Amino acid sequence: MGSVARDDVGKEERILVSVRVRPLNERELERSDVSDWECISADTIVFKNSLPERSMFPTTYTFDRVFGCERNTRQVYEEGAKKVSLSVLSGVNSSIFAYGQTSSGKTYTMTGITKYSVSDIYDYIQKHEEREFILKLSAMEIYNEAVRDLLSPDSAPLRLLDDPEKGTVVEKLTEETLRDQDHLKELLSFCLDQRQIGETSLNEMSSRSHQILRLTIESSAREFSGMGNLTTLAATINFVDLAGSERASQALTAGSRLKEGCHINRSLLTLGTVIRKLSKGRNGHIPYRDSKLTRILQSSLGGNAKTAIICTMSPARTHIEQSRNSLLFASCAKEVVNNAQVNVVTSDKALVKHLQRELVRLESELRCIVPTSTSNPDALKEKDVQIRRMEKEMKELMQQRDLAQSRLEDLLKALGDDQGSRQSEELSQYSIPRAPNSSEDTFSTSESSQSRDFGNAKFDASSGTKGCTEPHLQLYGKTREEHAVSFLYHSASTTSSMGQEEVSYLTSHDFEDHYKEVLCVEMVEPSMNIIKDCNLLLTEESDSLLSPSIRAQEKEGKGWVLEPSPIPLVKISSSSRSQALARSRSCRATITGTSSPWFHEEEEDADTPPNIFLKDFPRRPEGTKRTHCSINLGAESEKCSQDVELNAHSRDGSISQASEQSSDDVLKPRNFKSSPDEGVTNISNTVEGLKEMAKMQYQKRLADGQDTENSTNYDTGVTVKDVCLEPTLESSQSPSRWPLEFEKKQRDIVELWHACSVSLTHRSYFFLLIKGDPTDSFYTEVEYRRLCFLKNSSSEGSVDKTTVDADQNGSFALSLRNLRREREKLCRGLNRFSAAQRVSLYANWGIALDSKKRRVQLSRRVWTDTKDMERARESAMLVAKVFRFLEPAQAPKEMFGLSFTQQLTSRRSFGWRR
Ligand SMILES: Nc1ncnc2c1ncn2[C@@H]1O[C@H](COP(=O)(O)OP(=O)(O)OP(=O)(O)O)[C@@H](O)[C@H]1O
Repeated sequence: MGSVARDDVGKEERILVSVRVRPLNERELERSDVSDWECISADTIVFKNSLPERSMFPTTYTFDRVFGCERNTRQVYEEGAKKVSLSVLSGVNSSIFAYGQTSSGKTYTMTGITKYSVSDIYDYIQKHEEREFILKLSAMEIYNEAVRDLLSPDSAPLRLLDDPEKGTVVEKLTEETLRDQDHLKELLSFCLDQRQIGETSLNEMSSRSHQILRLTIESSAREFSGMGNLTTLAATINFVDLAGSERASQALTAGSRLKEGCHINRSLLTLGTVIRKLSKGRNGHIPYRDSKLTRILQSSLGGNAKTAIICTMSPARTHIEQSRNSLLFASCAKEVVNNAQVNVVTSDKALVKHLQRELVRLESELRCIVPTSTSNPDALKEKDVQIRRMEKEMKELMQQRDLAQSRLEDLLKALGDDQGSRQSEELSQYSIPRAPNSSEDTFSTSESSQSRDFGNAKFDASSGTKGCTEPHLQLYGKTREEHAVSFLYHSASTTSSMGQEEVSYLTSHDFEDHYKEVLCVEMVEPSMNIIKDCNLLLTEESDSLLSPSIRAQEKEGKGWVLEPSPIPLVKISSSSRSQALARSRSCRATITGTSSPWFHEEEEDADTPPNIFLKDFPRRPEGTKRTHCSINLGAESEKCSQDVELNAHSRDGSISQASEQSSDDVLKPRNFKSSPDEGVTNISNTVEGLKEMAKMQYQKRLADGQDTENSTNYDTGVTVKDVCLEPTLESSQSPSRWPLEFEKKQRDIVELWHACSVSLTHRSYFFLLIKGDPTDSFYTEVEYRRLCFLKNSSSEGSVDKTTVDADQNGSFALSLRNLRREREKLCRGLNRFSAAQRVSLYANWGIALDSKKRRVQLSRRVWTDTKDMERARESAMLVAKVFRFLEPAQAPKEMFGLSFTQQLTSRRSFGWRR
């Protein structure tokens, strides 16, 4: 027991690379081939014969281990694979590859490694009766770039599907639950029979396909089984026997053998490229998608898995080129860093309980923040800090909820027809519209393979265990049943009785029987820049700037068409199928990064087959409630609340309606920078301004002696409002009226942007993000008011001169100047488009192709038509394209600083850091 490898998991870890040299075989001996290689120590192999023509090649190679021909497979396993292999018992994904030239001994080695691993795994299981184990096997081969199920007699090729969270999954892949070791052996021999074997001049029994045997192991403490708080470790191990690289001339292949050889070499080439690129760090595009092999094994290559590679080689001089190639491959592989995590599955009940506890804790912490001496500035400051911390934690909690929400949709889909009745109806109000499946690469829950659903959480390595004991969980922003979290959150925020009611509702359903959460455990914070490799690429969307059809698609509400990184989402992601527990680091990039090339054409790899899946902007489903607290900005609006959510609670945790108050003086923040032209960065100023307004309001109330117990608890003026009310209903009275209202507000805002010379960047971000969801009412309202305020302050001089920055007028001048610069930049940026694209753009924007300075004309037209919303949309898209905005997931509405909705950032490490 002990820790699950705080020592050996939880940090970046290099791939374990060994080289095995087989003895000269009969054919080689017959033709008096000589052995050129010698293992001179446990980790070094040298080229013995210094042929003059070879002098430019290195003669000495060092790896983690080298095995000469006198070493047997047991030794190879013990020293070169065992550690990696058995980590699967600790909930860590692992993979063992055999790589090498044809006839170099890959199958020979891998068969032994699999046998010894399985035997050790069953040994372990026998010795740990306190835990219950479930083992499952799936097996596939990739033959001529087609994936086949080796556990099924049906040889129809299987599709690969991309799941944003689980990565690449093989559709309809059989997964057999194992009864015992004999059953496993039986299945393995069945696989062997199924595998494509052919004779070449180098190997009578040459494997013509890549074989992946995948064993999934789940384990949980028997002590807790049936108690509802079950936590399970779940991980997979892949035994990968690659097809051998070969030279047609040497292998004397022709016809179908030759074709096989081409496919084999091509996928091995991709594997080599992936390894080579990874060995140089994770910068740039990694072409996982260029072959099925690398797609399927992506997480084992620089991702969430421990990996061992055994390179096999023949010592014969005739194979020197191939042997060197293998050694070069091994040398690159040595540099590749993985980041394995412990994958923990928790039952819904356990998850719910945990979340409930967290919510209660947060609530009680909030209650403790009683303003004892509001006149004491130090106390106020301290409370301010406390509140901000609270805000952060609450926000994280809400992020959990939103993530859960997205998971719920999967769940609903899975429940689909079976449980389409009442339960579905009740839950569906929380579901998020899902992107339609568009291609083979689009993940379809209902059709996908037979394994179980998992979610994620974060694992506290310090209390992890070696072997398979229950780890101490630290949930990280992850839950599957959004409604559970949502209910919990609401309930914890309001009344505990309601919470219990909702929890019992949840548990009364049999979700736990069907679904589990894999808590993908992060052992350490990754130190690498997880941002770089994110390849969330807008595919057709780039062209949609030019193409009306894509605009139409956008219009139809399909959202943005994004191409996910070939690298799947990571870390905290909820992975539902067993093998998909792995996450690659670059996906985390997708999540947390700030430099993801949303429209970054340059990073697209033309060779990589596109894999499009449709993804909506993060949206809150209609009808879901949002928990929020608010700042009262004043009583200007009759129908829309002016609440700015700051995620604070009243000190007694109760709902308290912000008192309406005359706002004139509230709208006079001392430091409110009203310059509208500073683009997105200025938004934080705006928000600061809004907070400042609230603060002033509060201070005024203090001065007026109006500070009542119920009205506020926060020195920055947060007036605690109903933490459970649906903001939309509150702000717009009726949800049905909201779309119309939004449309009108949007038009007004577009006019005001123009009038206030607001930055193009800001306009575009706002326009693209705020699309009229019910929860957007806040953003819309605040933006509208902000702009009105700016407009008034500039044109009418209505703002109190003592409270507005002295350089107000200067600010507006600056706005204009900056706007001009932005247009110039836009004009330059249009160079990014190809000539053909530009022509299409000009045509679309009504610019004569024979006119002069067309780019200047275009840049001047962008965001000038304030009446035509379609034009506004095109403007936004064009700016987004040229300025390379963040992709939507990374450009949450919170960028407007108001924190109304949760950033659907990622499956990554936001969470419950205490
Ligand atoms: N270390 C070894 N000791 C003894 N014999 C070996 C060793 N490695 C391989 N062989 C023998 O060499 C032959 C080829 O091995 P194997 O089929 O494993 O090669 P391979 O790399 O998988 O080839 P291919 O890529 O063509 O499938 C087999 O007959 C095998 O028994």
